Order: sequence, then C-alpha cells, then structure tokens
Amino acid sequence: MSKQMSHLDDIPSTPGKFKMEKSPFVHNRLRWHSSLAKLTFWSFIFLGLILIFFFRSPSSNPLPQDPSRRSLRTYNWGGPAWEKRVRSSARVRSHNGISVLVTGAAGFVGTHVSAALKRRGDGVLGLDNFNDYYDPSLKRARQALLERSGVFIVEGDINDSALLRKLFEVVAFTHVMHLAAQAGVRYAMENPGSYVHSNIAGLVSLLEVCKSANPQPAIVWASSSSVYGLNTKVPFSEKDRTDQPASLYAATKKAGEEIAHTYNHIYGLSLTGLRFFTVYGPWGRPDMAYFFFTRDILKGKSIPIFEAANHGTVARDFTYIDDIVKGCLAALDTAEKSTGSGGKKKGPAQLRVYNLGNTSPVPVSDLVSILERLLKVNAKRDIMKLPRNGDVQFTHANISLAQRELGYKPSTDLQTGLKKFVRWYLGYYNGGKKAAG
Ligand SMILES: O=C(O)[C@H]1O[C@H](OP(=O)(O)OP(=O)(O)OC[C@H]2O[C@@H](n3ccc(=O)[nH]c3=O)[C@H](O)[C@@H]2O)[C@H](O)[C@@H](O)[C@H]1O
Repeated sequence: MSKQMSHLDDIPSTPGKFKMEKSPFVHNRLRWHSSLAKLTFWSFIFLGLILIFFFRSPSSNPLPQDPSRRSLRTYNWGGPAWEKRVRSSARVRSHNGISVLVTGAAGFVGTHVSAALKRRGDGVLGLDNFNDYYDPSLKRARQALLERSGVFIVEGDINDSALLRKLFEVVAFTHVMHLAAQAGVRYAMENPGSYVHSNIAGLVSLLEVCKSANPQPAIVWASSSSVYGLNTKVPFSEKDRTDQPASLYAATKKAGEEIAHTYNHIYGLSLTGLRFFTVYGPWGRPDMAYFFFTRDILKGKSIPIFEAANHGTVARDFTYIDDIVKGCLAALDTAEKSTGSGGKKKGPAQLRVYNLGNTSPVPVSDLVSILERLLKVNAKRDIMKLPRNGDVQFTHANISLAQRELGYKPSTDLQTGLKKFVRWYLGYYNGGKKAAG
C-alpha cells in the first residue's frame, strides 16, 4: 500500500482518472502517456494564452510588459494617396519658406507651432502617435483645427524608423521641429518607461534618420526648464550646471541634450534645444496645474496647492504659448544648415541651447487667485507639502541669450495669458458645462 501510494504520488494527475495496474511495464507506459497528455494539455493552454495576449494586444511589440507600449500601436501609412497628402502638406507656399516636419503636432505646443508656420507659408507636415497620456479627443480636436488650415498629421510613432525614412524619402525636409515627447514631471514615477521610450529612444530614432537624410535637416527640439533641477541660483542661465535633475522627466531631457551633442559632433547635425518654462495657454495640456485647477474650481472640487518647507513659496516662470511659438520660429529661422551628408560629417555644425521663459516667476497661490477672479468662483484650497515626486520649488529663466540671438521677447503676463486660456476653456468645454476629463 505504501508503495502504491508512492507511485500515486509520483503521477501528476487527478485521482480517479487512471486505473492503476500492478505491472511495472503497463504502469510505466501509463505514466509516460499521462505525462505526454499533461505536457500536451499545458502546451495548449500556454499557446492559447499567448494567442489571446497577442490578439488583445494593439501591436506585436516584443516587450508586452513595457508600459510605454501604449504608444506602440500599429499605424496605417503609405500608398499613393497618403504620399500625395504628405507632399501637399509639406509644400512650401511662400518665397524663402522652409519645409518642416513637426513631431508631436497634435500636442499643445506642436499645434500652435504648426499653425503659425503654415500661416506664413512654410510647408508643414505633422507627426503624432495620439497616445492617451491625456484625453486623446483634445488631440483630435487640435488635429481637426490644423487640417482646416491645410496641415496633415501623419499618425505614427517617432520610434518607427521605417515611417521616418519614408517621410524623408517623400519630402526633403529642410527642418525638423521635434516636439513629440512624454511630458509631465510627476507622471514619471507612474510610468518611467514611457519617458525612456519617447524622450530617449524616440529622439535617437529620429536623429538616426535625420543624420542619414540627404540633405540633412536642421533640428530644433524641446528641452525643458526642468534640467536646472535642484539649482538654487536664480535666474537660471544656460551656463549653469544641469546635473541634478529632480525627476526622471528632467533626466531624460538632460540626456536629450547630451545626445544632441553627440549627433552634432559625429554627424554634423545642426541642433537647437529650447528649454521651455511651464508653457500655458488655449488648447493646453490637461495634466498641467493651471488647466486642472480651472476644471476643479469650476466643479467645486478642492485643489492641492503645493507649499515648500516652512511655508516656502512654490513659483513658476509661466510662459504664454504665443511667446513660445515666436521663440520656436526664431530658432528655426536662425538655424544653420547641417553640414553632413550620407551619414558623414563634412564640417562643424551649429549646436545651441536657449531658455524660453517669461523672466517673472509667479507663486502658484497667485495663479489660483487669478483663476478665481477670471472664473468668478472661489477655489477650495488644499495647501499641502510639496511632494518629493519630481517637482522643484521654483523656476526663473534668464532669457538674455535668446533675446540677443533669437530676438526673443516675451510680452504676455500671466493675468493676460490666463484670461485667454479661460475664454478658450469655457468655449471649448461648452461654457464649463462639459467638464474636461
Ligand atoms: O517647465 C518645464 O519644463 C515643465 O513645465 C511643466 O511642469 P511644471 O512646471 O511642474 O507644471 P505644472 O505641473 O503645471 O505645475 C505648475 C506648478 O503647480 C504646482 N502644482 C502642481 C500640481 C498640483 O497638484 N499642485 C501644485 O501646486 C507645481 O508644483 C508647480 O509649481 C510641464 O508640465 C512639464 O512637462 C515641463 O515642460
């Protein structure tokens, strides 16, 4: 009995399914068949699970656990009709105009820059992956807006090198305005992979294609004020250290600046990084404080207002979108040509970094007071300690370099800019009745 028990214990089966025989041969065969049946059964289950996962997955990305895969959908592109739209959108319509590929064109800054370029007769082609970091319907509305002015946005990811190569095959872009990125300082703790995917891998993917393009385009791209990290000397100057980022977002933007240096050095790509300081305005990003404060004040929800240690003020050098757009266009207009060709450097090329800020930081509590006045609603203020999740206490740009070399001169104060934002917000969300998501 005890022997039989030990055999039974050996057989990985549901009791009662097998009639146990005494013969060791029959017994062994049974064991063999049973193991085979088990193996087949589990193989089918395993295969089934793989297939279910595969078909539920929006792409065949081999990194299914990677949270950044959100944006790696498969996109439809190519074909004669598609190429025609690409060409027509990128066609220069003014004397001395430039032809620009704008990545992140359905984003906040991307939409405004694309529209401004198109208005002055430049050729503009947009590229955007329409990911769902925030409400994609807002991105679709921006797309519709651009479409009406003749800007086509290709749906695709900057990590798709085949798509990028195709775009450069169809159009000889003179410039790339690279604004596609994973933004937001606090979200980096929730989804770090998406920052590496867009801000590092995506940037390299784009630069790889640009370096091989013939002619190579000049590239202007969005860095961030967050590269100044924990610096305490203000205002922040381009000469200051940028080696103590407070968030992974900041670290990826800083990495971008170093990557830009490398591509400039090895391949002769002309590269200009713009350090944006908390850009706000109509068609803005719902993940930013001024935007969701507006939504929550209107809803009567309390809003968390951060405060530094010992009731220290948290402040930002809020910069209005129209000023940023002027800075972007000036950077494109002053960008020198890349010097390489066929993937080889032919001579030194331009490498620049500029602060694009407003030079007048405003405490976050003042931002809330302005919103209260504009919305005619009192906010329910929930003062809380500045969390250690990526935020820095203050930002303040020294813009003298951009002033000197780009003619950059911001002219919109926070009160005026927020007035325009609130007007847009109330119109877009139907008088505040349809709240932002
Ligand atoms: O310049 C940049 O490079 C970055 O600007 C922006 O980051 P930030 O300056 O952090 O903007 P934003 O989140 O609107 O917080 C504004 C203020 O509200 C405070 N804040 C925020 C949230 C909250 O719940 N409470 C609060 O007080 C908060 O402490 C802060 O003082 C872009 O999002 C980022 O993508 C990048 O481009």
